[in-house]
Amino acid sequence: MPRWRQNPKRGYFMLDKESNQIFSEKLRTRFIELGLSKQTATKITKLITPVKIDGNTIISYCSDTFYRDHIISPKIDEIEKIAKDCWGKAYDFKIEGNPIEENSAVKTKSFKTNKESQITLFPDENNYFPEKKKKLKPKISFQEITPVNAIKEEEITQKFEEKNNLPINNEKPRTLDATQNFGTFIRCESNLVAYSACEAVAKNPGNLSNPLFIYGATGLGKTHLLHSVGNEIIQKIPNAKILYITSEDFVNDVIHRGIRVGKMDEVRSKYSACDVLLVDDIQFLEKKDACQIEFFHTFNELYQKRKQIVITSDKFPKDIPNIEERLKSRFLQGLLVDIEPPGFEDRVAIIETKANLIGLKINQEISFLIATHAKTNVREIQGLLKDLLMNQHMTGRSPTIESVTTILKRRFPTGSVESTIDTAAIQKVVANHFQIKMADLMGQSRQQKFVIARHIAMFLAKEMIGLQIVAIANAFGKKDHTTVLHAMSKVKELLEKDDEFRGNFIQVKRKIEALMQSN
Ligand SMILES: Nc1ncnc2c1ncn2[C@@H]1O[C@H](COP(=O)(O)OP(=O)(O)OP(=O)(O)O)[C@@H](O)[C@H]1O
Repeated sequence: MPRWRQNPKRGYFMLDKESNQIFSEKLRTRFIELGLSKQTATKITKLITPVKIDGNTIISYCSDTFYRDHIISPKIDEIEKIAKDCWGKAYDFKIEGNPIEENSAVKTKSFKTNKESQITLFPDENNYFPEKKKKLKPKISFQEITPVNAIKEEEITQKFEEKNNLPINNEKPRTLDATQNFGTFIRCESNLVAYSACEAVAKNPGNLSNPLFIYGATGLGKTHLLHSVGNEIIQKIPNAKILYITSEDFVNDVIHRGIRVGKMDEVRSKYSACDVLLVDDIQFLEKKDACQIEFFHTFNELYQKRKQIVITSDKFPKDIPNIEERLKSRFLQGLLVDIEPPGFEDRVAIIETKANLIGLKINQEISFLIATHAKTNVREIQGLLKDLLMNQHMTGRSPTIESVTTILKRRFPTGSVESTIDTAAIQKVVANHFQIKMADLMGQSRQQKFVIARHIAMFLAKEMIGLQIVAIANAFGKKDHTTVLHAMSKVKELLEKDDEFRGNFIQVKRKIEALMQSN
């Protein structure tokens, strides 16, 4: 049973520290098992610390509406299961906004003018508040969905640069890539938080999370999500002015057109007139002091006008070197979401979906083999599938284990193809996890603990390294492969209905994945 004590100031009952710690730790572990990154799991756990109990309902306050509505609410069932697990009784779990913060927000709001409180999604140019006395008239047209105008403008700049003997900025303005949209983005646990954040921002730009800062290693889909936000908004609001740039484009604009050509006003107008600014790879602003100052002002202006800003980076804001602190703190004030490298199951899903899209015929054994080796990012997976497709065209045959292994060896020449884990490694991890001897795992005993461990090991040998049923039977010293088939169906059945079994299964799988990553 949870222990509660009365909060003398607020009058309601609070969970005591120890009960809270146990509950939080279990929650965090469960969220990690469900595939959330450690950082996100910790954040969510903190956000939903229970604050009071009302009959059978445990209530927590979470003022972050994005996390509350999109990440935590869909997991209420899991949270209630953990509560039951902790305290042996079924509780309802309810997440409410923090009344204290909401009250103060109401108070703060009441100081604002009527005009401010009527702010709409994309205020019309004349409605900007409150600093918008002098209306900026952009002399240039947006590239948004009218690239023709943008190219004309580019030609004019180029002529000017030629005439004045200045280095020419040949960069063409960027356009949104219509193929990179939410529909073509493969959702998996490792990118779910970032995906949901982008979807929420695209539904309600400028109002929910500003700026939205997406960070993560290369090739994991940050740019894809950025385009998806732009494409989604343009679908709903066709005249929205969406500017998609990389931070290098910004540097080019400021240095070439602003400083060299002396048209800084135009550069400022271009940025201040947009409704949505999508900036890719902000880390390339490092060490460019003048550009950082300019970006700081652009950011502030757009932010004050409640224009949506979405930024991507390969690092968490605080870890980007040589970027002004005040810029970092602006980035930190919004919603920060990370994308992690996909886990084994996610990689299999990505491989199968992408292969299907390009007309590459691969069976599950091949997708498991690829997923075992292409571990770092989606770009790497795409490259590999393109190689296989080329091979399929040239030979007229679908990929086989042998042809895929050859291509894998070419792409991963460091010998990692051979050094991947085998059934023995899986057996060892399973035996360690259940704290049983290898002999018991491999033996004939029908003791439940041994049988469960054996079934899991067999199942994972198939799922994670794509071993054939007969090969698994051999590896476990079984003459009859129907034992393996029975293990497969038993595991599937227990995964559906037995929480403890599922917990053990997920933990073992994570341990094997970690081993694969380290190989
Ligand atoms: N979840 C996904 N679903 C579908 N395609 C994806 C996914 N993640 C990445 N991709 C694809 O992988 C490729 C690389 O992704 P993207 O360019 O968005 O990565 P990035 O994180 O921006 O990398 P970088 O930091 O190097 O710019 C793109 O072709 C993208 O469409």
